[in-house]
Amino acid sequence: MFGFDPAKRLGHVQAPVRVVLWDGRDFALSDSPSATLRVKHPGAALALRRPSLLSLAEAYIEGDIDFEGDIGAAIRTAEALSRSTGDGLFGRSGPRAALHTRRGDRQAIAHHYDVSNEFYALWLDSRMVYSCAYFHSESDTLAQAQVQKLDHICHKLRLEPGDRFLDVGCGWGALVMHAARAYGVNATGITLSENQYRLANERIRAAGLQDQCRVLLEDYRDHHGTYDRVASVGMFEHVGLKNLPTYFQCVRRLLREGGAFLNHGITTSDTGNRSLGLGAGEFIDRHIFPRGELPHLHLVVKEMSDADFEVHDVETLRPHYAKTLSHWSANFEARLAEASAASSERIARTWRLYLAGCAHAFEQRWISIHQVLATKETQPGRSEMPLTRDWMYR
Ligand SMILES: C[S@@+](CC[C@H](N)C(=O)[O-])C[C@H]1O[C@@H](n2cnc3c(N)ncnc32)[C@H](O)[C@@H]1O
Repeated sequence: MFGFDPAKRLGHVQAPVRVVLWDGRDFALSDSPSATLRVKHPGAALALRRPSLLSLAEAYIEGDIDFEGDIGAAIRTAEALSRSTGDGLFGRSGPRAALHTRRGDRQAIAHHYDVSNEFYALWLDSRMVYSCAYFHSESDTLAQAQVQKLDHICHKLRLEPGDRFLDVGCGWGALVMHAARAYGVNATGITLSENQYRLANERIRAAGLQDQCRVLLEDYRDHHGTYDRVASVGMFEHVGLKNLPTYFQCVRRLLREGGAFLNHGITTSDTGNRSLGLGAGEFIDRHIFPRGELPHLHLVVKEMSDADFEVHDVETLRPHYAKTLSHWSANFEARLAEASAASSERIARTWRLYLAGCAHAFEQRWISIHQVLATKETQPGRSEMPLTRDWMYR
């Protein structure tokens, strides 16, 4: 059928799985497979004709193929199959650089974040921090590592009681609440997600922090105010390459002279800023983060410098995000049935691939993550930054 025999196609691929076809044919792609990939009907074999991370993911999401066993093995298999086509890790064309309107961005955010709060609570830590954690040791729990990340950001920004602090893209409010409670700042967060906005404000009220802390439903382009310190954590991936100048100028406008800004976000390892190839970029764009785009670190530093920030410090957190995602993926695997009930089977299948796939992408160094610390200087001479970085690690 279809003039294509999957057994022949797969014959040359090395991967940690056993493939079982609809007609009972069964073959292992390595000596000790740790997962089973089931191709459920002849039509499903089409996903294997010219396999990519997108075609395989969509066949799994639609239930045309299935697997049993270790999700990591399934992801490694999907990569091996996609690479067997000879395609490269990054697309041939340049960066996508989509237009990012306020309306389009709001819809994209709703697609991802408004699945349901119960769904995210199943696999995030109890504060619902949805960004890379900071592990001091291999055995730290996810919850510990998330608080350590919040503190790492607050230390880098040298938060002081009474500081006016803004968190751009504040999620469910963990950082604004922590900064208000532990550092005594007056904290404002903005998000585009209605679900996050509602739950964050409920949590602020329940903690009695409403005089010190607020979360607004607002686009970063529409926010006004003057702040001593600004953080943006896991948000600028949504901004788009074309909009990076606007984004950094908006943040600069919100800072007082001498104020500090920490931008924490995912970067690509491709210096040409191209989207991921092998179908990975298309999978993320179509099913996970519509219109998300990743710059290389050099572009982040360039755009921040063009917006007249003085960049002081860059830290790579890539191993921390691989570990964070492994925790999220393990939590998700353990609560798959509940995740399906809190969303739909289709969404649960999609997120399952996304979490394990992103852990793999960070592990493999396809993507990375950087914290970039900068200040707004308008005069020549010394900034408010200490001479050494000792303060960061006290
Ligand atoms: C990955 S979440 C990170 C949340 C939070 N910073 C954390 O670490 O848990 C990205 C956040 O960016 C927000 N966001 C994305 N685009 C935005 C925009 N144009 N204006 C304001 N917030 C935005 C989303 O609503 C979401 O809260």
